[in-house]
Amino acid sequence: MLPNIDFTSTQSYKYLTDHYIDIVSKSLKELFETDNQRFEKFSLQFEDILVDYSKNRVDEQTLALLQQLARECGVNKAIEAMYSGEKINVTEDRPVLHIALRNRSNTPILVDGKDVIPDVNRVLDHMKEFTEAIISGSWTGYTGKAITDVVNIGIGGSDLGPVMVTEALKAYKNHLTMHFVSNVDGTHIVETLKKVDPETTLFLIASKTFTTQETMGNAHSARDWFIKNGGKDEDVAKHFAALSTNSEGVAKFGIDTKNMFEFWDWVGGRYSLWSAIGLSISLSIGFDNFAALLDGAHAMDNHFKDAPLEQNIPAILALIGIWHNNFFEAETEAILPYDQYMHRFAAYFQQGDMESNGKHVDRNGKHVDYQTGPVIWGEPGTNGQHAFYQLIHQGTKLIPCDFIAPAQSHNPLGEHHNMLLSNFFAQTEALMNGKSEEEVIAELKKAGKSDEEIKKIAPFKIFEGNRPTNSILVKKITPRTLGSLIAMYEHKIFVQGIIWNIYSFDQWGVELGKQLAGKILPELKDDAEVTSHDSSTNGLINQYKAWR
Ligand SMILES: O=P(O)(O)OC[C@H]1O[C@@](O)(CO)[C@@H](O)[C@@H]1O
Repeated sequence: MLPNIDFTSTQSYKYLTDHYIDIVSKSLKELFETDNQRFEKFSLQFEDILVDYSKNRVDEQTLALLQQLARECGVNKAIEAMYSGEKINVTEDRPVLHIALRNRSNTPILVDGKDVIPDVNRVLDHMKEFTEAIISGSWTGYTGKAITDVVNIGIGGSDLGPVMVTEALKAYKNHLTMHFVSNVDGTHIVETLKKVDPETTLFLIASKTFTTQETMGNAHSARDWFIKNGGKDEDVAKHFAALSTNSEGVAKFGIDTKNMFEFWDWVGGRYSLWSAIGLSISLSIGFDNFAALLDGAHAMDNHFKDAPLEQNIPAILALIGIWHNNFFEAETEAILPYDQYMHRFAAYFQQGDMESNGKHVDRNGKHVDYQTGPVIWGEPGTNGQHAFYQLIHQGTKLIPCDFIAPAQSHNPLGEHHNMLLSNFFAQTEALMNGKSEEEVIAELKKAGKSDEEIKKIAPFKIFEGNRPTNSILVKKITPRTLGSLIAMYEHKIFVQGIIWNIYSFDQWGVELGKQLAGKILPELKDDAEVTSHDSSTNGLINQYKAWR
């Protein structure tokens, strides 16, 4: 069973509250000026990943109290519960075992008394065999041609992970052209089908439940297009595969279950890229690179399981996040990868974090009286600097940021990488130190501004600084390091959910919208006036009908 502690009633929470009053009197600049060992004390290296958390408003006492908070909330016990296959997804009565998907050591993990690892490896073998057949061209379409394009049709966890990883590892991709269709907006599939040839296209219908409206809608449209453009029912088997837990739904759709890559209900959608849902990744970069991704995640899983809290990177990131969220009242966190290939990394963790910890009821079913999951957002650097960094630097909101950058570029070109990294280093330094009024005035004087001009403009050029950041420097974004990075964030999310005493692995909050859409859809079939809703919804629906 998961622990069930109200963290706000723990002793460490009370001490943290007192310590907060003490530490906020010190700026980050002062913390660095009074301790020239901060980098050494507050950074950790995991293989080729350096995590520098020294530019946060923490000292040794803060971290000790936060680690004590983790202990009082039973984090270590919760880790054991997850890794041992306990049904910690209580409201869905399921284990949470994305770690089993990448359990490269093959240590047995039991669900209902049965070791799941042989099944995991069976599916991986099937993925490997299929990947090699498609990439080699030995698998041909209904006119005998090799596959050139792969269209992954899925949404949420059946899309975001494959998109993020295939983009982040584009440097490893082969000749296959990958396409991802997720939105039920007809534009998404129409624009994609314009680019592909039915004779050489493979469709992957990716859906854990094989019931999601958007995915099934797009899947049927893809199949209709295939038949309309030369394919026959008997050819579907050569051009459609399914990634799902629902073999009945797959068969009903008309996909040969021989072309089904299964996974299990103990895999959460937002944690499923390591499963059959990752088939598009394997096709894009080859199975060996997909396996390296799994290896990297597994290495981080072992670190998370074995490292003491003081050296446990996911736990430390989680605790610093709680410090900002629950003591400094920061409501969002920005993930800023200084790597164009990583442009979908923040979007991926919008689902990963917000669908896990965007909860307002604790594990007793009671409404919480504290903040839980933050809003996650972000864009690659240096683009963000020309879009929203104004607010991060000079706004009234505190926005803790994770800066991520590779030391080595996959595309070394002249001074580009040094320019990119100079910005990566400069931004966290600027956010920490800011620029004082004295510095501003001195600069303006040096620029020859009059006292009157200085008096007018100086206030707008002051930077408070004291804005917290983590810097994550990766030697190179490879399948292994990316796997470790993703797992690091997954475990951060887990630790935060344990401390907030919420269930992080269900997602009941996505149901109501779907339910109401199911009620409205039939009302849109004809032109009759709709009066069954509130005046706004009725008004909007009726105007839509008038205009369409
Ligand atoms: O993979 P599927 O079953 O089609 O679900 C897709 C997505 O829909 C959800 O919103 C759940 O309904 C996400 O949790 C999930 O990743």
